[in-house]
Amino acid sequence: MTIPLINIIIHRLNMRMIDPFATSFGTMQGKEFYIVEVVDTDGNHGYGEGVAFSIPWYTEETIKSNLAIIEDFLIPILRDNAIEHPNEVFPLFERLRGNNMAKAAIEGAIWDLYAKRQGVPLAKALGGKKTEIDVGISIGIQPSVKELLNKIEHFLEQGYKRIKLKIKPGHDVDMLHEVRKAFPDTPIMADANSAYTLDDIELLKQLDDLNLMMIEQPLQHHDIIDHAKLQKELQTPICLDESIHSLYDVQKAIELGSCKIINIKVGRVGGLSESIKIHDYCEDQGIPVWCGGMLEAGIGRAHNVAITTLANFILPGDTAGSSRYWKKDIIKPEVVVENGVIKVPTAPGIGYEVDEEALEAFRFEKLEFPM
Ligand SMILES: O=C(O)CCC(=O)C1=CC=C[C@@H](O)[C@@H]1C(=O)O
Ligand SMILES: [Mg+2]
Repeated sequence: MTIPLINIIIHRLNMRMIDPFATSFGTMQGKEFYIVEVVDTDGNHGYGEGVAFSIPWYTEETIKSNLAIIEDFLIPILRDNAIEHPNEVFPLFERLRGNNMAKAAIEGAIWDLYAKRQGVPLAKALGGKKTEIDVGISIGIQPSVKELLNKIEHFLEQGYKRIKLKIKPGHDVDMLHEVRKAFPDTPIMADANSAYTLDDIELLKQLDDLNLMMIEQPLQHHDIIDHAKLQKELQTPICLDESIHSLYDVQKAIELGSCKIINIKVGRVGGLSESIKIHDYCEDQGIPVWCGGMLEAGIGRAHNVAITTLANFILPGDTAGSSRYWKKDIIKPEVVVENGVIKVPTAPGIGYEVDEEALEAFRFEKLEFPM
């Protein structure tokens, strides 16, 4: 049966973060983003979260580029094509190159709506079986090692199952040795956000002494060739983040031996359907995956929780609790982490209610697109 879309609403929001988040490419103090709400003729509402940043420093997409693509191309495609299942959305969008985060925001809202229409949790609609998921936390670059050690301690006390640390030239091997000394048994990984080149190979080899779970995206943001050369020289598994935009990229990276682990970010790969395909392919190839984060508010977090219930999301992801970044989130209840796990909600769709009051409080613009 066709999903009878009647309206698409875009809520543009601005939320302040509790703590700034610093990486090798820049520092975020707050987050502007958008929520896509799709409404059907039966009065059901599905929600997706746009994960593009306002500056194109992680990928080339931005909030404004997303909004233009959604309005000019994606919504007209949905007006022209009836959809019965959310798996049909990405193929319809595929004739447009790139812009995966814009596509994923719309597709995610349609997945939520579909699951609600079926009366099943989104996790189940995606094929997930876990009832709770293990989570880790990503810690930005801190002003001093002392502050970093305190932060790690604080998050370990909250139960997080692995710590991801941001590295960049000048803030890598020595810092990681200090952390390892203070936390000899903690699962730790490092994320470079493409801050190195193959010229740094001798330095990167020193990471092998640190017993890291993995090093994430050490080299150029589109590369899989140099990563393959580096992986041959390293014992530490390489995990690809920025280089992966599609199942095709994953297939080529695995074929070349560019990595041993894949970070799936739903927005980066164009949505939940493509995420499932990547998950399934990696499972067949014996490559573990985990779910990356984009400092999401509650709706994006809920989507990440749902996809992480698939079996090959073996490693703890970056989906921390709502309180990691937000004093108040836009969902009820908020995402809560206890003993390093999030309980997967059982209500239909994303399983969390949108907090209309909070949504309105953070909203600075509302755009409506009748279908
Ligand atoms: O969602 C989070 O908690 C943060 C995840 C995180 O580490 C990142 C989000 C977005 C861009 C990068 O800075 C970084 C990453 O590369 O994974
Ligand atoms: Mg990363």
